[in-house]
Parts: sequence; C-alpha cells; structure tokens
Amino acid sequence: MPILEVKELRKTFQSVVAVDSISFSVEAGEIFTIIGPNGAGKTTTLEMIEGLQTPDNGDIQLKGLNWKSDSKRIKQMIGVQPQTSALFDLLTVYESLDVFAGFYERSRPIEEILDFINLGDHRKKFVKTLSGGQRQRLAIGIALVNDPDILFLDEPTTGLDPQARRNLWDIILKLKGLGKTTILTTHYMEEAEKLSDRVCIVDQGKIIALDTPQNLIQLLAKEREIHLTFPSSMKEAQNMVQVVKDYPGVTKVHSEQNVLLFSTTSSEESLYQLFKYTTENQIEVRQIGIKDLSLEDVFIAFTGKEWRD
Ligand SMILES: Nc1ncnc2c1ncn2[C@@H]1O[C@H](COP(=O)(O)OP(=O)(O)OP(=O)(O)O)[C@@H](O)[C@H]1O
Repeated sequence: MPILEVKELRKTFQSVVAVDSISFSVEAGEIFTIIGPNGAGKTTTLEMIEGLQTPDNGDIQLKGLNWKSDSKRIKQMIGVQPQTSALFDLLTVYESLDVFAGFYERSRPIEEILDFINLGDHRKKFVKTLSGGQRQRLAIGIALVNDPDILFLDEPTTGLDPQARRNLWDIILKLKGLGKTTILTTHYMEEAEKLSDRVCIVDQGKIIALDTPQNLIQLLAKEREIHLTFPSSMKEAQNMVQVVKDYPGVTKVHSEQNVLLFSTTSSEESLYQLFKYTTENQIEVRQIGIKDLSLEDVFIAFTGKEWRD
C-alpha cells in the first residue's frame, strides 16, 4: 500500500484554479519531488495534504487514514517544516526544538536531532543569529521532533547559496537513510534531478509529467546531439558532413569551422560507424561530445515553455 495517495485533488481561489485534478501516490521511503514554476500549485497541493487547507474536491490518504476521521493520528505521523519566518528569534536552537517537541505525545531525543541537522555546536545560539542555511536546517529539525514517517519540505533551499543548498541536500538524503518518506517542492531542476526517486512536474495546477528523473530524461533521449572537433582544418569537418549524412538515424548534420555537428536517433550505431571510418582513413579526432539532456529539457519539451527559476 502506498504511504500517500492523492486522488483528483482540486482547489480554486475565486477564479484561479490553483490545483486542477491532481492524482499521484508515493511509496514509503521515497523522495518525491513536486517541481514547477511560480504559481504552479505546489504549496497549495502540499498544504492540502498536510491538512492546512481543505480541498474543494478529491481524496487524500496517508497510510490509509484521512483528515476527516483520523486527524490526531495523522498529525503524529507527519512532519511539516515550518517557514523560517515562523521561528522565534529570541529562542535558542535547543529551546526551539524543545518547544515544538512539547506539542507531541511522542518525540525524538533533541540531542539526536541536533546531531542530525549538524547544529550540535550551535545549540545555545539565538535563532536571530543563525545563517539562512542554519535556519532551514533547524526548520527540518522541527519537522523531525515527532519522529514522523513522512516529511513535507516546501522549497527548503530557496534563497540559499550553493554551499548551504548542498549541505541541505545531504540532510535530505540522510532522511532517506533513516527510512523516512520525503515530499519536497522546489524551483530548482538540478535539485529535483539529484535528490528525487520520482519527480512530478506541475504547471498551472496540472501534472504534466511524473516519473523517475532518468525515465523523464530518457523519454526525450531518443535523439542525441553529437559533435566532433578535428585538429585544425575545416576540410575534414566539411568532408565528414557528406559521410555522416547517410548513416542510419541521422536527422541533421552540418559543420562549423573544424567542428562537425549532427543529431541522430541511433547514437551507438552512428558513433560506431564514425569511429570505424576515422580509424580506417587515419583521420585524427581531437574531441567528441554528446549533449546530455536535463530535466530542464524535459520541462521545455512538455510545456513548450522556457524554464523560469
Ligand atoms: N490564499 C490564496 N488566495 C488566492 N489565491 C491563491 C491563494 N493561495 C494560492 N493562490 C493562487 O493559486 C495559484 C497557486 O499557488 P501556489 O502557492 O500553490 O503555487 P506554487 O507553485 O507553490 O508557487 P510558488 O513557487 O510561487 O510558491 C497561484 O496563482 C496563487 O496566486
């Protein structure tokens, strides 16, 4: 049984359809990422699952329980990362965790959480003196106080510098090591690609693609762009255009100075023939490149729009 099941979730605000019939399920232990541009409906979706907003329509099951009849049990089972603006500036790191732990019947030892979020040395620091990354780590610690099975992290790395973002990635991956299920939202494609078991791309309240990052990229990977750089003369690159254009699967080919560029739907076969030809004819190749696709390419392919961070 999935740990979370969402069916045909819908939420409107006056004339705005924020979430438009979204359905998905998440297995225990997954890092499941909802990614989409500003206003796509990520926070609204998350808040409905967290019980903070009531859907107009649809069904949410957390370990088979629903908010209407089992809210007390669900609250013990989920961990929600608070907005860092909701932290109390005049409490210390330790006190912040202690206050939140008091809200629950069962809590994880605070020392263990401090260690987990790498704030052990800062336990006596006031929240107002923490860096952005440290605040976000504290917010994850707060989500962990009741030792939940499922954690909800809403854009935990927005606004952080690259190093602080990477430190947070390490913590999110450690959550997986503890066996937790994490539902994450982000604006950052690279983050979704690095962390997620599965990625759900949303735009204008609808799911436009849902799969593992690798499968999403694979969907588009049928055609690859390959480029070959020859030592200096333009002659080889120009001559090779004539050779490569007849290879099976080649859809486009041209040369730019000493570089040959082509697209092919059967990259292995094309490369095999190409290297056979250059070896037999003793043509030196200086560099070869195959363009890797990213989740960003997937988004553009599905929506026809440029990705906007
Ligand atoms: N309380 C509200 N009242 C009116 N409109 C709302 C409200 N909450 C969200 N919306 C609208 O619903 C749509 C989805 O918003 P939501 O915050 O869920 O998107 P998001 O993907 O989380 O965006 P962001 O990345 O900017 O946080 C937006 O058009 C937003 O303006």
